[in-house]
Amino acid sequence: MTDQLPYDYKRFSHSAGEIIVNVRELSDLGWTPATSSNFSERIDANHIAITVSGRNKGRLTENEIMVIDLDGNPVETDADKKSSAETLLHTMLYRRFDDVQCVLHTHSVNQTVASRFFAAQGYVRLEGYELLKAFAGQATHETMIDVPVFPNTQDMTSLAAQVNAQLDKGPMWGYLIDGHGLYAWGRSMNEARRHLEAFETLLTCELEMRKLQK
Ligand SMILES: CSCCC(=O)C(=O)COP(=O)(O)O
Ligand SMILES: [Zn+2]
Repeated sequence: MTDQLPYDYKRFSHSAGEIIVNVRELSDLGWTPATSSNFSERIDANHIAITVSGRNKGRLTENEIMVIDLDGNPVETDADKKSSAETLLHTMLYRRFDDVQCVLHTHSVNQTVASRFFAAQGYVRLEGYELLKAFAGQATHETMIDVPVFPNTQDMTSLAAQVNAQLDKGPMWGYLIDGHGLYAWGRSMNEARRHLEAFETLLTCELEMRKLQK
């Protein structure tokens, strides 16, 4: 059966395993409350493995990860399975960048509070932190990264277009959505994890600094 699939089943199974292990760890940190958050990994040039919508992401099984093409269409038709409601935010990154391998989206408390606090400004400036070197391409703490904050919307086409327009202005490894959470990505699962954890820590630092300044 699996040799009739338009993708390599072993490659899918490997990606699904990586997603399950990593998401369980993120869930244990409290970053995927309720059925929030979604995750994907590229399995080849035209296919990605992505979490099924509405599932508890801390208890994922391989059956709750499905394959879609880069247009977001499911490869197998299983009426019970719908890919993430935010699929477009994943596929736009895979379509734009051949080397993006993994997209991680979480709803931690600090990501959500930071998205609210900095929404009016439209970005969070991360400057002078050693941890900035966790982001690919950054060789020194003597740099600055502005993390965009986009207004929340249920219109994923519009949000994906806004992210695309922001990427036209310069490189970035993640962004916030107001009152919602964080998207981060990378050229491997490990790199995406590193970016996600660096964003989480540095956003927390910015929030803590604001408390001390009061
Ligand atoms: C219950 S959280 C609302 C939807 C959301 O923001 C999310 O990350 C999860 O959506 P999905 O369709 O991927 O389960
Ligand atoms: Zn979400």
